[in-house]
Amino acid sequence: MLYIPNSSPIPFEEAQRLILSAIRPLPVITIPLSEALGYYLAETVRADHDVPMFDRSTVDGYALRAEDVINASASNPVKLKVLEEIPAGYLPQQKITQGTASRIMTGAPIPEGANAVVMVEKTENAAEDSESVLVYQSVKIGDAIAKKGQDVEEGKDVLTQGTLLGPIELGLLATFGIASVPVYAKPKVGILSTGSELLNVDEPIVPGKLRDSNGVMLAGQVSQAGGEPVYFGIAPDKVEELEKKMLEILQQVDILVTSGGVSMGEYDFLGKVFEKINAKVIFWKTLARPGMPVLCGVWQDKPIFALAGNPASSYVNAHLYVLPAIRYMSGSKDPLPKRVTVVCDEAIEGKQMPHTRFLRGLTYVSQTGELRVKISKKQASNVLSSFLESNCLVKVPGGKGFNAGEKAEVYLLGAVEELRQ
Ligand SMILES: Nc1nc2c(c(=O)[nH]1)N[C@H]1C(S)=C(S)[C@@H](COP(=O)(O)OP(=O)(O)OC[C@H]3O[C@@H](n4cnc5c(N)ncnc54)[C@H](O)[C@@H]3O)O[C@H]1N2
Ligand code: MOO
Ligand SMILES: [Mg+2]
Repeated sequence: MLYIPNSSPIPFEEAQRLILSAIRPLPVITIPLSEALGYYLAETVRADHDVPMFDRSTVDGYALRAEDVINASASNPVKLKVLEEIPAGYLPQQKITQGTASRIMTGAPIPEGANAVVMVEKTENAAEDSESVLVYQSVKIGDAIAKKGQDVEEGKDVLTQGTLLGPIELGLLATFGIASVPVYAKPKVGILSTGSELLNVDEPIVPGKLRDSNGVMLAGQVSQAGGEPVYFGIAPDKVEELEKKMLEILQQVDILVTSGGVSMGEYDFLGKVFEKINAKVIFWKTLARPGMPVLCGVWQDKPIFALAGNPASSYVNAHLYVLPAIRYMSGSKDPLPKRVTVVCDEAIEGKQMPHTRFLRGLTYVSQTGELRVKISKKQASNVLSSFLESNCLVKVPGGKGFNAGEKAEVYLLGAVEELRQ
């Protein structure tokens, strides 16, 4: 008997909001800096010293007093006495006074008394006097000096809690000696494909059946969002087996994602299973296509996403609902998918239905530098291959269409760097 959860279709934005309000970030763990790429920082890091820690030279040259070389030029070199050599990593021993300079390397501390550095290319050793240098260029006070605190000032926040750690962030943490980093744990995401018609990827094809393509696709999406996917194979359309398998998986993961079995068919049992395992339904069905019949709930604080089985529906459901949940549980403060506004190349017809449509499209940078979008040819929920020529989902609100040249909002599926054609 078909079981219909007590829930009516809701707008997809409402679905996203309900999910995020039902879950929490995972506990904080401390991990080595070298393993922290892709994690979200759990504590704000404050600068406990200036960077640079001292005024330092930005070139290889001579530290001097700008006033001593005010009249220096190619035809009128100024001769200065060289006091010492200051390599990076060493402290100067001598004070610069009128008529003197010290040879200095990039990154070395500026000696007391100096207020500028002239590049070595603008100087020459005095032929008759190895302890002197000829300066062929005037410099201004402050030239070629990186001031203490120029990069980061002591006491300022370097990185705030909730920041995603990329290569730059890791570099800054290293600068401040943070060898162990407090981050939020990453969710383990169980993936279960449901459907008695499904074959394992390595099985020979059988008439009427098809291979499970959702499993590996969803695992890929989970990985890209920073979650840890665990594939639990295929379960047939049988309530008891689904119930047993899902409870087993839920003991081991933070999030459970299934695909298939959420619509109106005689063998669509996910709603029934939610009831059997005592999962609380957050919503069933959204006013958005593809993926309209998606069912979402929580079991002992763990979210369960029962995605619509059609491959394009599963993909879009995961992008809109599962990946934001992964990012939120991983500590992100901005977990929703990235959107940009683009100009439509051609008209998009309006449809008389309340559903928002997410159309596959190709966003590209035009020759005039404008972000534009072309709609892909095939949009059916069972078609996966048209994503190959797409890099975004164009949001078409219910009942609305777009004229050519009108602006639309798109959800990016690839990096913005890849949009140039
Ligand atoms: N009477 C109605 N029928 C349908 C409705 C409806 O409102 N009333 N909704 C349609 C919509 S929209 C969608 S989307 C699908 C959702 O179907 P289910 O979530 O119940 O998924 P299944 O019936 O199990 O499978 C649908 C389709 O997808 C294929 N599939 C499933 N799992 C996989 C997998 N892991 N890998 C590859 N392909 C898979 C499955 O074989 C079916 O062809 O319902 C419509 N029907
Ligand atoms: O909502 Mo279904 O995913 O259109 O085909
Ligand atoms: Mg079905």
